[in-house]
Amino acid sequence: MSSIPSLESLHAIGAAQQPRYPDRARLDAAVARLRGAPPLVFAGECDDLTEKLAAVSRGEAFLLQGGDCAETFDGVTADNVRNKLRVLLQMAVILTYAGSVPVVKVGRLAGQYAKPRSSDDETRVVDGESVTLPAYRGDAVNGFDFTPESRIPDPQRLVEVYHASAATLNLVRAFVTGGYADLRQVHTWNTDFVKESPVGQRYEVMASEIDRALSFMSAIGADPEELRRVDFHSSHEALLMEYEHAMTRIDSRTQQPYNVSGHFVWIGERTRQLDGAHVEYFRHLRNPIGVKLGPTATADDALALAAKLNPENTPGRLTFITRFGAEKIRDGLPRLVEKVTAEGVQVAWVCDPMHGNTFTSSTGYKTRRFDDVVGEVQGFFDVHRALGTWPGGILVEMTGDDVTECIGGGEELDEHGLAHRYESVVDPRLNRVQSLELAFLVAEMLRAADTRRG
Ligand SMILES: O=C[C@H](O)[C@H](O)COP(=O)(O)O
Ligand SMILES: C=C(OP(=O)(O)O)C(=O)O
Repeated sequence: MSSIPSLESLHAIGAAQQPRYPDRARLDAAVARLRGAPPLVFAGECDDLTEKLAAVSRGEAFLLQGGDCAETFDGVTADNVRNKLRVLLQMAVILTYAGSVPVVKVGRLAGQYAKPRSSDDETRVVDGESVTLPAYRGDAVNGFDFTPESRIPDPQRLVEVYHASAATLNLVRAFVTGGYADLRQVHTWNTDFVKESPVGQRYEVMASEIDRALSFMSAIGADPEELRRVDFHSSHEALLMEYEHAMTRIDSRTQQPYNVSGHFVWIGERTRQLDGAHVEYFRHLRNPIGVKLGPTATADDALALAAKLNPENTPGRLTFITRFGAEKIRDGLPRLVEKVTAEGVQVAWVCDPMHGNTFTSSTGYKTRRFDDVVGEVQGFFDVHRALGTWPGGILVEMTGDDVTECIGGGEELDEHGLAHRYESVVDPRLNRVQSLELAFLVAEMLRAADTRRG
């Protein structure tokens, strides 16, 4: 397990969902730049997250993982990063306080720039004519603008991903250790449009209770350091072989390979082939890793992936992120969980309630219903409760802004409202109000799950 397969050998296997770069020399130059770039994360931090995810797999903690579907270079601004972090902190407090469970906090950020697509092409009507161009594959690959030039894969973008991720992570680290994430700030995270909403007011009540508890602790002389900062980790789908391979290094402490572009990396639903290049690459890493499992995944697929990716059955090393869709989860998930559990495989189970619930609205927007998102999470909790296993966490696509991308929620956004502020470049995200609403609902589910565990 201590070597990294060569990039050539991975490409020889045939990696799915890779861009076709027209200029090999430019690609080689970008990869060389990345190979010489300092790590974005440290191996010891990855090990720390593995420990935390081991607690999730034992049923002692809950994972909150969230962020944009696709980060963009334009989105690397102080406001954007702070807003996203703020709603994640709010969600984490809701889950911890109302759900009474330790929460492992992981951002889907500082690296989430590459997207697998269903189709290689996109067709639009431009000036009355049908035009087909290569699909947008994330800012890591090509431009979102619908022009032939913009859609050409540009390897220099890989270097830009590195710098954008470094800037984001730097700011996040400053926020989480420099006072912004201090629990005494619990009220100040609840500002602007959210504060007046019903969920914002519910949050205010909870924040006041937390304030009282903090004052009590302070009065009795207890002032733990843990209240002043939070542990926060980064994650992304490790999709592009050139980037991920160049950011894989041998850790000087352990002589083991780590992907140093993010703490947690996952394999997507479209690239989890057992004999594929992604699985081959991931099996060498020592980071905590995830694999998406959609409705076509069989229990034997899950077992074979676990055997290959985590042969030592190390707790916390492997997370299965299921994304069946609200309609299919109650039928599809039990067979996976039953067999994996019966075989003694150590895994954290996490629910992605987004990717099985996407559809195109009558107004032409890619969207999701808030009720389907909640329905899938509820199905996830119900299945685990019935099997006596632990619903270990959620992975959500969300933003800290007031966007209009998912239908429903307390603000009752409908199909016609989507046009108002639809900003995602790929899949629809929960806005801040919807994210907080989801957190309160999941906290209730967690409380019910905990009561049943006794
Ligand atoms: O975010 C996930 C995928 O990249 C996305 O769902 C693919 O979307 P597409 O079906 O529009 O290509
Ligand atoms: C592409 C994604 O999901 P999936 O692989 O489950 O489709 C994603 O999470 O961005």
